[in-house]
Amino acid sequence: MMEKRYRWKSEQIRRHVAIVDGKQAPTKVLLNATYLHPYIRQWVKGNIWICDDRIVYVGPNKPKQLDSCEVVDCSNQVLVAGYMEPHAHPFQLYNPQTLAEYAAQFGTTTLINDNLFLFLQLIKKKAFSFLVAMEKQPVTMYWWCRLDPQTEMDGEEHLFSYKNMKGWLENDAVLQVGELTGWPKLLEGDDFILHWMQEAKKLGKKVEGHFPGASDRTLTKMKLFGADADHEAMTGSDVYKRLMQGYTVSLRHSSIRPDLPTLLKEMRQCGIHHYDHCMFTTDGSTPAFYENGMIDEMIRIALQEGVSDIDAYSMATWNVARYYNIDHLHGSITPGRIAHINILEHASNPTPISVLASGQWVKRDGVPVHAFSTMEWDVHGLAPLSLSWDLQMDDLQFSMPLGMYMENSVIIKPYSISIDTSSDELSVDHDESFLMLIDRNGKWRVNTVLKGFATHVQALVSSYSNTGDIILIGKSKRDLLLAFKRMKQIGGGIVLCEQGEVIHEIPLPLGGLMSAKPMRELMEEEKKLGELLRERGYTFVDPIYTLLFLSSTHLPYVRITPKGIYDVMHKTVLFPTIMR
Ligand SMILES: Nc1ncnc2[nH]cnc12
Repeated sequence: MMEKRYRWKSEQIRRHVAIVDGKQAPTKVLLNATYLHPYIRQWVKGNIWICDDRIVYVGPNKPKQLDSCEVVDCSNQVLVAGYMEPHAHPFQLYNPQTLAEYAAQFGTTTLINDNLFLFLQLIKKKAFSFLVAMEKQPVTMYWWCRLDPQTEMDGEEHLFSYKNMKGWLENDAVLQVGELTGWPKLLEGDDFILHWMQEAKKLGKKVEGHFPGASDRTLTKMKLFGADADHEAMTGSDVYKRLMQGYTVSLRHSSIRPDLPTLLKEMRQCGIHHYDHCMFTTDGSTPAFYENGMIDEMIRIALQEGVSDIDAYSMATWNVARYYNIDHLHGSITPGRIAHINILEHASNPTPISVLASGQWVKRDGVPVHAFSTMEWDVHGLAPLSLSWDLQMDDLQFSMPLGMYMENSVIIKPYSISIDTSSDELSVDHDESFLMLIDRNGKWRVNTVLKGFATHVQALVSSYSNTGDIILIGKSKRDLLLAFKRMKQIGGGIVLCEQGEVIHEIPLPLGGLMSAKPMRELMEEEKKLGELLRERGYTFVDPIYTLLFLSSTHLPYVRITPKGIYDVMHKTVLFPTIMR
């Protein structure tokens, strides 16, 4: 059943109209504002009246009634609509709430989010109760619905059942089918995917691709199937190709692909000087990447790269709202919109000095204002991990001919193992480590060797993974047992052990996948983990993404999945899981 909900009730709308008629007072008025008007692409002057969470009037007039109305003089400031992140993965150690709270400090007050973790870990009812709880926060959280789990797992048909998919897609907070990593199956004739793309269209929702390196022909075919946008352009010519085929393009700047400066330079070389069908995304970067901001940082880069201020701000606001058909609520400072407004000292500095989210201050004159309510995680089914089983020395057997070789943080190739894996400890003279993925319910395991991860990591155990199963990487079986024990004790997390001691841990008490700590604290924990791993021979960019993508089959070439070691190109399980 499609939920029928209205953002504003009839009596609220009547009140909004009465305010314009001078019969009632607004709750806030921003006077003498210079603000960006995307309909005429100009900076204009006006007074902005707000009633609770809605902009009710923008123009030359001042309200007649000002009883208990907060009046703010914005004479020397510049106002823009709240920034929008069109493609967030709100679970990269942070959780949707901590990410949203932090993003709001930098003026990003609307996020369109991946449902992957909620979808894989929670029953639909719990996930939806969480979505409703997030709606009560001052930021706006929309979602996208996956059509595949980007890994190989048992019970996929059950999870992606007709009832589940219909429920998700018809949910009002879901704006699109997102990150279509399973498109090769679609090309091969999978009508399940096509059906749900068609349904999305029928419901007026979008379909977002995941098309890295796609040829013109593939892009055309995906357009015919119904794809609307893609965020995988890695060069200016990729952007050009997509625009030429009528795609909306999210320009990405993320922890594993910090591409924006290059993309903008190369777009210019390709003759692109028009940005109406472009938007910005940070694509679920890991916490520390957000140290200096979020979408505001992307606007800053665009300005530095010579993009006009109107285009740079529009890519962060109006273009996103238009693309998702939510421009009646977002993306401009005009009547009827949700009062997400950023107050800037100057158009050249996109990090706001003050932020209104749904008409509430979340930042005022540079100081954070506490406006978010506490989330009751247990109620939504995101309790600490409680494993009823133990890891045994017997599980740590790695007599496997085929290993996985890391080319970078996320690309992994197969290789033949030639080292002796029967000993309890591998030598630090090489970069091969024991690797195991073990079922969070303790039923199965997959053991192999990971080459290229590090030379000196004795034991890294993580309940953070694509599927929520447990990853073990390291040289020492004794330390792996200890790290596992500690991870279990703290209810899930990432634990690093060495010489019989825990040297670092990141507790992830929300289902073993997400931290409950505020972003700033989490960034410190993540940075420390990165430093310790680098000191021990990890040479790539992002260890958190290494963990996440070890089992993600949207990337080449081999993956360790709940079905076994998987050859992505040939779509075959090379070595199946072992039952325990
Ligand atoms: N496909 C993906 N799944 C989860 N997180 C991501 N971050 C970037 N791409 C992602």
